[in-house]
Amino acid sequence: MHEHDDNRQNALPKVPNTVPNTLSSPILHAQHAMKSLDLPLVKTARGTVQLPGSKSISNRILLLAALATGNTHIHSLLASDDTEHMRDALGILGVRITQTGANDYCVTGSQGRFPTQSADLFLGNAGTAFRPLVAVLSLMQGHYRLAGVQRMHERPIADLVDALRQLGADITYLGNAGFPPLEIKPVKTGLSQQHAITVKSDVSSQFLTGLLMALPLTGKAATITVTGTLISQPYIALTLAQMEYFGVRVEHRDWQQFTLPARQLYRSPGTITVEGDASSASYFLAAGAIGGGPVRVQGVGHNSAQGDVRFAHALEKMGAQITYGDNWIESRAAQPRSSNPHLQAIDLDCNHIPDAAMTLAITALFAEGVTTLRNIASWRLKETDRLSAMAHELRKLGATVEEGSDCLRITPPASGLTSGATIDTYDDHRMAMCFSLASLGVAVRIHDPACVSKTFPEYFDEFARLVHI
Ligand SMILES: O=C(O)C1=C[C@@H](OP(=O)(O)O)[C@@H](O)[C@H](O)C1
Ligand SMILES: C=C(OP(=O)(O)O)C(=O)O
Repeated sequence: MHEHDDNRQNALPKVPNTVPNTLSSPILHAQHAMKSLDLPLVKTARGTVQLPGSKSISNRILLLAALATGNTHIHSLLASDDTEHMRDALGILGVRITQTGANDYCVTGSQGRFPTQSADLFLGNAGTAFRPLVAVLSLMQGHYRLAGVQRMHERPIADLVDALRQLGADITYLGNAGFPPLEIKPVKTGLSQQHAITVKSDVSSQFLTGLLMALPLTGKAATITVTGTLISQPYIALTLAQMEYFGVRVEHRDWQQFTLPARQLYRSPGTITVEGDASSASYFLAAGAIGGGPVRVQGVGHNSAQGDVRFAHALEKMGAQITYGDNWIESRAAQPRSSNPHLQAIDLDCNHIPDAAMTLAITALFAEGVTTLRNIASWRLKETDRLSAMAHELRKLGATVEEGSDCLRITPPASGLTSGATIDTYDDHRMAMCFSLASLGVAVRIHDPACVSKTFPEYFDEFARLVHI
């Protein structure tokens, strides 16, 4: 196995460093290596942000390009921990990936079979790398071990393994049953000829995504039936859209049954540009709604393939003004910032936007009334138990928070946010990014700001450029 020191998880509160109370970008940058970051109270947010590439699209495209026939030129790939884990893993598997520009790569496809038939892979806490790679490697008839950070070893994978075992895959749990790390061995008698399988999809949609991406490798027709309720459905639509770019069409019946015709092989589309990350966009759009705006995010627009663009609809329901272009979205407060609070609470089923919904929890602090976010049980199984972490940290800012098994009810404090709170981030990039928005109401200290490197290493620099004291 590869050795990595990236083993942070659910970080316990740390002793904060004393850092200057400033938001000038170079100083923020210097603080990334520090244990905490002090954000002063800022009054407004205004400007334009060029979004980094989408994590979900980047990792899908890397894998599909690696499996395809031909060279794929990828532009605007996300540079972050999660995509680095995917790139490193594919490199170890013998796939040639050449960097051709700052965020541009050329991937030489391996025509459905990775050159390296035996490897140990370390995938950090990247669900979009771990789950699809387990599925693909299970059909490669090689010998592989896949591991991650401790938190990845606490994130369930049994539903995917159970589905792959229906195909005859030989997968062993190396630690606790149902969780990574895993070992995949070749199947001496060959994989099963039976290609009607079921997959339970109420814990993570990434299991179904992995199966969908892997099954064309068999060359046989296949049917996947979803059991349990499919969660995070827009990510499945995203998977099908990316597969189609690579020449593989999947029919589906109401997102419950998926049919893959025989002999569909992945073919490189030639050149592909990754859209900006819609989940990362949510922090800036919320900043525009809370801090007056206008804030424009560039890189995603009204016809984006990513489900999290629908975060903008939720902001609109809260009273923000949203405008769209082909490749941008802009938010602003409907009324002047001085007429606080200018946003209203919402009651929303957030199953379709599990990541961006976290941003709504912070936006709720600036809205009038009680915000209820429903159908978000999956939060408990992500980078940390996000339901409990979010409730705990929101209370530090004075909010009253009811934490249900799959929902959160947030009442902002009647007499303003509590100043000077130290926010723990639990090695969860989204906790750090979300809570930066609290600085539009009070000064806050963010512990371990560097955890944003999972999906957005430059986040605090971009945030600093946008907000004004
Ligand atoms: O397929 C994807 O790209 C993702 C699916 C979602 O996970 P779940 O399906 O586990 O909700 C989401 O939270 C994750 O950040 C990315
Ligand atoms: C849940 C997330 O990541 P992962 O892809 O590891 O599931 C996330 O980015 O919010």
